[in-house]
Amino acid sequence: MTEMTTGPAVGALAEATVGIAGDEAFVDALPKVELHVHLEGSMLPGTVLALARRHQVEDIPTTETALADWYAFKDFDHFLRVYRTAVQVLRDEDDFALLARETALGLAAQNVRYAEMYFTPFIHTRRGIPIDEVFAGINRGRLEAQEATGVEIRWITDIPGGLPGVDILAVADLTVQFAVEHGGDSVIGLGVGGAEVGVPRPQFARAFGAAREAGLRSLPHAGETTGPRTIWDSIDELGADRIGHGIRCLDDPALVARLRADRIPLDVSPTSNLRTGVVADYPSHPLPTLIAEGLAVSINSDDPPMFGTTLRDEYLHALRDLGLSRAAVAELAAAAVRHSFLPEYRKNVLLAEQQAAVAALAGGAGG
Ligand SMILES: O=c1[nH]cnc2c1ncn2[C@@H]1O[C@H](CO)[C@@H](O)[C@H]1O
Repeated sequence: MTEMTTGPAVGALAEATVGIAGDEAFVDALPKVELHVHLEGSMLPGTVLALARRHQVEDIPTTETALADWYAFKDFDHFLRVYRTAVQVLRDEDDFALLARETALGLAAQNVRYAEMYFTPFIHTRRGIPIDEVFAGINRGRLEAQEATGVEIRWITDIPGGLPGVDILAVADLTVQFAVEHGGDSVIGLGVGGAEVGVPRPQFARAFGAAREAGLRSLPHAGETTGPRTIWDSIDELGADRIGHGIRCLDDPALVARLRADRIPLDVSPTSNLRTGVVADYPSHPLPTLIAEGLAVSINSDDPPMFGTTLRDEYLHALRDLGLSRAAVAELAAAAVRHSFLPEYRKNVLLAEQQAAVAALAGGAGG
């Protein structure tokens, strides 16, 4: 992975803001990058309700309160079942455009400048929605938001692990084909998500090999709900450029050493881990340990409205609930830039903007 040094560390500057600026002002001032967020998991409650009504979709709550209750997940599998039900409100190109536009604008409002966003083509095409309509919608919404605010989104097409009654290898090939034949420059990577239990990663070697040959990055989920084996396989068999979650690497010191030596980043999503029940509470979240181990980590929102969070909230939780210093949190924000697939010159511009923003906060309010 590419690691760069540019100018003075943003961390030292960040410490100088303590006592001058509040946590919210600090987080809002940081220009941010989001590396792990799902488009379908980003539907705003009002949008879920409105689309369900418009298309008369059954099995979806009809009030915001009922929707919030519906999002109280018993465990990870329960979360996936709700997720697969919720996506049924997305029916046509305009729905996808609305979702992409709202999601991108919501990120822009949090001072997020760039996001690499998962979406799962097959969970829509299997319902009879043509892939062209899906891509036309999400790219229209994406570009409208970019024109309005400058926020940039790139897609990661995702293979849905654990869908009942499907030939997962055929779905994997199809997902690569969708990305290559329909996604154009808007798609930067291939992922695999959903269930990890019972979905061994080596079977996807062919699909990820084809994706990498086509210039796509390898961005599998691994080590969220299963242990080190899934992460090892994602590295060795799928050529992972980053690991989605990966928190269970801590079960295996040799794997931690490998991730550190090869600088393979982990996209960590603390609130997601709590809400799907894979971590008990913030004090037991492994993020501080991952940092102490010298691993390349960033923080991310995953499925923000479903988990009652935002990227901004994740940064605030890191400060308040995970006990990280402002220096450490500023470093997480810089890490997200470095772990992204933006061109180097764009990374340098964003890293410089982060430093300038923190310096302005430290100097401005003090002087
Ligand atoms: O937090 C998550 N972990 C793993 N998979 C997820 C998560 N959020 C959404 N998905 C999605 O679940 C789909 C299922 O049909 C996946 O493919 C993936 O995009």
